[in-house]
Amino acid sequence: MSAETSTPQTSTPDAAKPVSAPTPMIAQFLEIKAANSDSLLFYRMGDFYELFFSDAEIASKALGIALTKRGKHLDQDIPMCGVPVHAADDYLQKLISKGYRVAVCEQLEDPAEAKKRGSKSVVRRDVTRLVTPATITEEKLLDPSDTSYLVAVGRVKANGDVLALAWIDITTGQFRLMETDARRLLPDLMRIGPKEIVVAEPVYHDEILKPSFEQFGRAVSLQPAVLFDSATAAQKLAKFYGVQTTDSFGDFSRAELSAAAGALAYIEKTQIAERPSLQRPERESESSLLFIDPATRLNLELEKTLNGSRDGSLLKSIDRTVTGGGARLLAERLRAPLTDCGDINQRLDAVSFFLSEDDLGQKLRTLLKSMPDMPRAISRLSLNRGGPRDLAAISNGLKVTRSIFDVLSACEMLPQEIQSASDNLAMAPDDIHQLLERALGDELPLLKRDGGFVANGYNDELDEMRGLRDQSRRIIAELQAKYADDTGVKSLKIKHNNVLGYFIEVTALNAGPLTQTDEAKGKYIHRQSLANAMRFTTTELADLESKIASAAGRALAIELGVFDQLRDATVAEADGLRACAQAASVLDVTIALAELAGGQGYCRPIVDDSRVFNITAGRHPVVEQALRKQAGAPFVANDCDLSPRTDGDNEHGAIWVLTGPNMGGKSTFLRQNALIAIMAQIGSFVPAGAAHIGAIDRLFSRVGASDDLARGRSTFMVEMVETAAILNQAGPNSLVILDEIGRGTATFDGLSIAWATIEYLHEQNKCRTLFATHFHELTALSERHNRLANVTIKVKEWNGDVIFLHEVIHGAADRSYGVQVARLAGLPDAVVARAKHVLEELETQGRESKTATLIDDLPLFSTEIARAVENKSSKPVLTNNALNTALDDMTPDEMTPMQAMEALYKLKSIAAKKE
Ligand SMILES: Nc1ncnc2c1ncn2[C@@H]1O[C@H](COP(=O)(O)OP(=O)(O)OP(=O)(O)O)[C@@H](O)[C@H]1O
Repeated sequence: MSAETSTPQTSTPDAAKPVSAPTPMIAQFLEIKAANSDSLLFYRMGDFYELFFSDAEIASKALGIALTKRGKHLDQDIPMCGVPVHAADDYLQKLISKGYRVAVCEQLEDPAEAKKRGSKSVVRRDVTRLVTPATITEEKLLDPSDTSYLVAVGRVKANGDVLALAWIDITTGQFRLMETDARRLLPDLMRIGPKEIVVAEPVYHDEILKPSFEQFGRAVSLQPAVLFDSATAAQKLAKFYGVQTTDSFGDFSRAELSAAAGALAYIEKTQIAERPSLQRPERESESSLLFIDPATRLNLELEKTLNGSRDGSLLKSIDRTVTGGGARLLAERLRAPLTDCGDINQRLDAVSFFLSEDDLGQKLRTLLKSMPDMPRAISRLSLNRGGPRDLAAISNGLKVTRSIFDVLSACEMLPQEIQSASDNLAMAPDDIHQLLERALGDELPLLKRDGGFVANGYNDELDEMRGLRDQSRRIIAELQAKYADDTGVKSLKIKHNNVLGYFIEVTALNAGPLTQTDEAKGKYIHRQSLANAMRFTTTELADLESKIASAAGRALAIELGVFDQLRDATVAEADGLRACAQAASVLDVTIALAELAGGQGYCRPIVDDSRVFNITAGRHPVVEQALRKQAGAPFVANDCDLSPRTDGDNEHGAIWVLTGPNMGGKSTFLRQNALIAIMAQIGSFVPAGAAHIGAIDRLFSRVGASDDLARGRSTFMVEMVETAAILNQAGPNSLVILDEIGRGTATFDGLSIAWATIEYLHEQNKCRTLFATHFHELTALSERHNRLANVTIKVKEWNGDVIFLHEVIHGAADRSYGVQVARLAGLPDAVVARAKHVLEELETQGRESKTATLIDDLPLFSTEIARAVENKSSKPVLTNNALNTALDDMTPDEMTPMQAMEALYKLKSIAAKKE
């Protein structure tokens, strides 16, 4: 069952009407479909998966394939469409990407078996697998560089609501758990980046939680609450892992256990008879990770740009990995930067090491390039979906990891991160490698049923059968030569097809010697006449054929048996194999970051427990690379220092108020500093001359404009909601990036909000902040707030044009050059000229003096806060009695719009008199 907004529902025909004597096959279809009503049913019929009724209509549209009919039901034609089994993967992928779930229903017996029960009996069929976004494992359907997490949400209502998440990637076996709460639910889900979320119905419908789930639309699947039962969860976990008790797994909370049970139950439900090999669940601690709120994650375009493309994202710009596992690990690190300086520096040490040991890095990188995706192969093997090439992936993977280990073992001193990777490689199950090397042939088919993958010499009986089969083939060739001689028909051929098996073929003109004499007729038994050819068999040929068939059949059966043994032996070593693969991924990411740092001229950041934020000559990692590609002017590096200024007894981060021209580079500057912080905390070098960052615990940004009309929020409302989240959550170790707060409303409202926001950040949040604005009036705040500094972006005016220098300098901008930018953008000359004129008028009215008055007249922020708190408790009182009386007289429900307007004018005039 999926959330109302999610999976398009499919249905059986007219459920209300009684089904009058459907054919046995349709009756079987309807029964299976009824049990899988929220999925499209792929009903296996021979070499096709057929879809019927509304499933057929939906699938034919979604897949662009022909809709036909097959028989009748309730006097109506039954719509039908089908996809060939060999191409089913492509169709599955299309359907899954469009939000459908698919139930794959297979034939569970040979049609011949069914016939034995009577001519009308149907082949036994049942659903063997539900295909959903997070449970696909086929190589073709997966993006090698993307994780495929299924998240289950657990809730326990004992002492207040406790929420927990369990997330599993069945394609790699990863399994993690953590507690969360209503406020963190969305950020945590965004961090994990699930392909699918399973949640109990009552939890989904909780008013506070629902908006978070709704963000994921069709990816949410509602499940019965019983799957998440925390009381039986530990038992379920123990059963899944085949252990008596889960005590050794760690001490999980009830909510975590509930989430884990939900995730496992869903996997069992979708995989039916098969069981994936999963790592034991590991707990993740929220305090060890940099908190990035959802808006920031999107706006900083970490993994995707705002329009959903990977090109232009930070990940794409910094990814130099060469393996699928490495790419996935880098993406995961980017989603979850660290806060612990020790861990961060350990990663940085490893990157520094490879930067100075370039030859070693290159040698390992060359090896890594041939590293297959072991975790995904293990996953397919454990789900009985693997083929010979998956076994080869394990074998080759172990070969590569062995070579990597040999290279690392020859190094004298390895940094800790690399040493532990090397230690994991040392534990590679070598016997599996030897077994697979011995067992597998050189050229491997994709599917095990095609046979031919077991090496000669591995299994004696197999060799014997193959010999027999190959010998028989030689005998066939000899037989053909003999028949050609006997009949004198040189063009006589012995051929094979699936219908006739082996047969002798001659052209119709040459058929005489095989048909004209009695002796010939007795020997060459006629099988088939075609327009130009005649086909025959002989007793000799038929005997030979059955020998060949049984040898080939026996050979295949032996190979399948060998496959199962190899698979079982491999899956039994899944943990060791995954540890090896993880070690290879760590190496890949580390060497890739060293390659990035070397190639792009990045520096190693100092990351410590201070509250310093001092970047010298920082650059935007994505814009810099884009400019380089365009071979235009290079990126202009800029400093940023938000390090603490002494404030009374404490030291708190500084605020930079950045004013400057449109198109000057304000947004770029803001984002680049946030990105530098993130890069430093994933353990990467950063695009700067030097960088010193006191580890940030929470990163907030309010950049870029977007509305959220689906949730009934205008652009300004979204801006305010995001700003509110920042002001409520940012603490002294946070970094806050705010771009043009207050621009979405009238000038003075906007200015007032921006003004109060800066003061609140300075006095209450006390965090390191970058604040870009076009309200130049705000620069006056630096006079009163000692940790606030004004910076601006330099421009040059030349012949009435503005030249952007993109250089951040201390000071305040006096103007925005908006009109000049508008001209550059191609606004009609008349509009530009008029705008210039209006601007001059406004400027002569002296806005600056107004601000000066403002700063003098406004009480200190702390006084305002005290007043706000006081006022919150007391009811607002209207002091104007005439207004009160007029208001009392009005009954808005009874008024027409016109009367309401008039009433408003009346109130205004009363108020004006009183003033
Ligand atoms: N430091 C820099 N060096 C070189 N080019 C830059 C730099 N910073 C920004 N740019 C270029 O200037 C363009 C405008 O930058 P940005 O969007 O950051 O300006 P802005 O000041 O935020 O503009 P607006 O106020 O109109 O939103 C960018 O597309 C980028 O290519």
